[in-house]
Amino acid sequence: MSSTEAQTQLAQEKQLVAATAAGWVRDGMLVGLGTGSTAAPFIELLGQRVREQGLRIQATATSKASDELARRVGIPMIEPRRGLRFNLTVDGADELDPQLRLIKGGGGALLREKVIATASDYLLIVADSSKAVAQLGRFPLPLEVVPFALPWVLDAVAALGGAPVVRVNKHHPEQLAQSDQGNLLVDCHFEAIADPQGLALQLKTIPGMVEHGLFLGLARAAVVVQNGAVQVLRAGVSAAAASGFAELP
Ligand SMILES: O=C[C@H](O)[C@H](O)[C@H](O)COP(=O)(O)O
Repeated sequence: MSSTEAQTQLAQEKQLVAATAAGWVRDGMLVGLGTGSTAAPFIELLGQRVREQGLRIQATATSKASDELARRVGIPMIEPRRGLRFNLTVDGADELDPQLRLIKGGGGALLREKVIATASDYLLIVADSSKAVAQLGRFPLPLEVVPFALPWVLDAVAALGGAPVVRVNKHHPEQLAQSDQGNLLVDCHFEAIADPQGLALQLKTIPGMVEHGLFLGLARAAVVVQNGAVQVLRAGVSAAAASGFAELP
């Protein structure tokens, strides 16, 4: 398969999992909207349901880009407020392992994504067939870092064995990439993360490291493509055993 064909196939898979997830949303829900190339078709399809089927929902997005897209497709948006909890958040992932532990932040939205995921009763991941891995870490682990702290964060991450690379702006490579909060992004090349929980605890001790892209114990289910078919995975449950759609609580 050529690389163009592979990209086309992944784009089709993103549409498929996005459509499946859009079918999970019900009237009256407060919905968290993820970020990235898999969350985007979900937002578009959800907007279509709002416009064409009169689906009544309210949503908050995990990035400025997703917020703009959601408003454009007609989803009613609400601002963060105390006590706000989301019935369902749908988001992408850069890697997911069999326990549905995730690496996220390839698009730089990890901080808001973790805030919304933590404020959600149900985090549903949507992912094409390239995302499932046996062990996390091949995808570089993103960190959001306060600019002043950058040199010391780089030292600390290097000491943990995760060769750090400061992310550049993909449209302006002479500039550093910035998160929606104006912070910097550092991609840490661990290659294999044997103990995600231990690493997460160590990263949290680094001053100026605002958030890391390890999402542990947050995802309740994932809609993925495996062997050419859409599958629903749940933490610790095989695809075969999880056949059918996990019911929302
Ligand atoms: O910061 C971005 C997010 O964590 C994305 O959800 C993640 O990078 C996956 O994005 P995509 O669906 O484009 O692969």
